[in-house]
Amino acid sequence: MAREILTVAQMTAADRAAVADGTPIQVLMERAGEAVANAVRARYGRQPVVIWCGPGDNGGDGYVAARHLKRRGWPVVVEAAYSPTTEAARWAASRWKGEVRPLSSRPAPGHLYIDALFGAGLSRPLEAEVAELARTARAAALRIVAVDTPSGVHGDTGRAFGDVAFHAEMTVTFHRRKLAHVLSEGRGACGEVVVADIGLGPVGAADLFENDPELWLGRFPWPAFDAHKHSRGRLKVVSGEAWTTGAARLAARGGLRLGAGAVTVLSPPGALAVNAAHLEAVMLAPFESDADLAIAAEDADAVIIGPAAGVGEATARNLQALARTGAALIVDADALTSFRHDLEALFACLDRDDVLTPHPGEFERVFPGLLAKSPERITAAREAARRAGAVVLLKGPDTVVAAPDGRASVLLNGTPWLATAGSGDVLAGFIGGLIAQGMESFEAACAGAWIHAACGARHGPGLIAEDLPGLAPSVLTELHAKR
Ligand SMILES: NC(=O)C1=CN([C@@H]2O[C@H](COP(=O)(O)OP(=O)(O)OC[C@H]3O[C@@H](n4cnc5c(N)ncnc54)[C@H](O)[C@@H]3O)[C@@H](O)[C@H]2O)[C@H](O)CC1
Ligand SMILES: [K+]
Repeated sequence: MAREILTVAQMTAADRAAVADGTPIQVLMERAGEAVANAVRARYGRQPVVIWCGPGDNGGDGYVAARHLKRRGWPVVVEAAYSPTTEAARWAASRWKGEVRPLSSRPAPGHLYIDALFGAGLSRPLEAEVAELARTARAAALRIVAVDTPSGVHGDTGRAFGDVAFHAEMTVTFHRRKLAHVLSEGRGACGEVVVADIGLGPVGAADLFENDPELWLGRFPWPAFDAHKHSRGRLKVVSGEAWTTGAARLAARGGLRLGAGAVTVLSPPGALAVNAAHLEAVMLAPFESDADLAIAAEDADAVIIGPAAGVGEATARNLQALARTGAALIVDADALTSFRHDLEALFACLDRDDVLTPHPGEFERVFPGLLAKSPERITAAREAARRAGAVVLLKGPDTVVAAPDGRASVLLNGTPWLATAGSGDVLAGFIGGLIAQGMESFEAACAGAWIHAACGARHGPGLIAEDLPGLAPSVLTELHAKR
């Protein structure tokens, strides 16, 4: 089952439900604190530890962790920034028999620090003394393990609540990741995220998921034993003019590698010879006008338009013509930009089978101001999918996929090696190749993004877009073994 990503409110509701079901908060706190101690022991050798404890239950977790580390012979000191204000935190503090001293403004380097100051209950910017400590800790690059979230980080956005937040090299959270643990800014503050099970029940209705094979592998379009190329779908890709044909071929090759039965580049007459010189299994067909394009795409299951298609009226008309066919559209790059002066015309072409794959700049052109006014990218992508009535994949280190029905996923395996020209063309091809085989568009976009990142990570340094399609078989082989 795919793992949900929770908001702070959903998490609070989950632990309230557990308490209402008869599990005392102290039991949850004991499990949480022990999980922190275990994660620390699993990652670090025994060494002096200072645990910063806040006023709430986050601090309570800190007192519990202190007790479990001390019991294993670790030298532990608690620095209490505030006295405990919750019943559970007072209970945890009362069971800590070791040293408690005030927060030191000059933390000794060389120690390991556990940040149990604030977690889900952070409700305002860090106050002076703690903010100062956060700045000192950042400047000294102290080694910090954060409890639940690095203090100062807003659990639902990953951004600092005020102008400073702690940065950790490991964050131990409970039950499920929250948005702060998956959005790129929050991931930068959290370091390695460890998710500890503290015995909470299954999550209720949730519609935000970690993008990993659990989410879509069950419906991956593996070929039946009697498959033939036409049963594996027809993908078509619109080529640019003679000097800009590579993007379409990268997409076409990506779609072929992901299993589309027949892939065709649809090419303007002036680029036919250029394309023909580079194609083997990918087929080639000409089109001159948008009407020709609609005819050439008539039998397509999926059509990719955008990669180096050219920005302007012609591409806009081509997309409108394709919208009149029954094919699912993957709309990328130039095809998005071509509508920046008439967004309603773009949305009129789209339906829920279609997928937009903007990077943030293209997103801003098609959904002006939406990113800036949204608390984070997931909300922005969801609102975009609702407005467009189509699946929206918003690229980034934390690629978000959102469907018009509210489902959304965040990619956790993004890799910087993918930041190379043409990478997005291959991604469009991966997604188009899966949709051509009948995979539902939201899941195809999630799967395409995950496979694309897995290919990039597998290759690592020196990756160029041309390498990506050829890296897919080893990733697909592993997925096939897990199916
Ligand atoms: N969810 C679970 O199943 C469990 C969560 N645990 C831990 O509990 C915290 C949440 O605890 P809570 O008491 O709600 O909030 P905090 O401890 O984060 O602190 C809130 C506390 O601090 C005050 N406050 C908020 N912001 C500031 C600020 N900037 N400066 C000063 N004071 C601030 C606020 O008024 C409250 O009094 C969760 O993160 C987990 O770590 C359970 O222990 C285990 C189960
Ligand atoms: K914390």
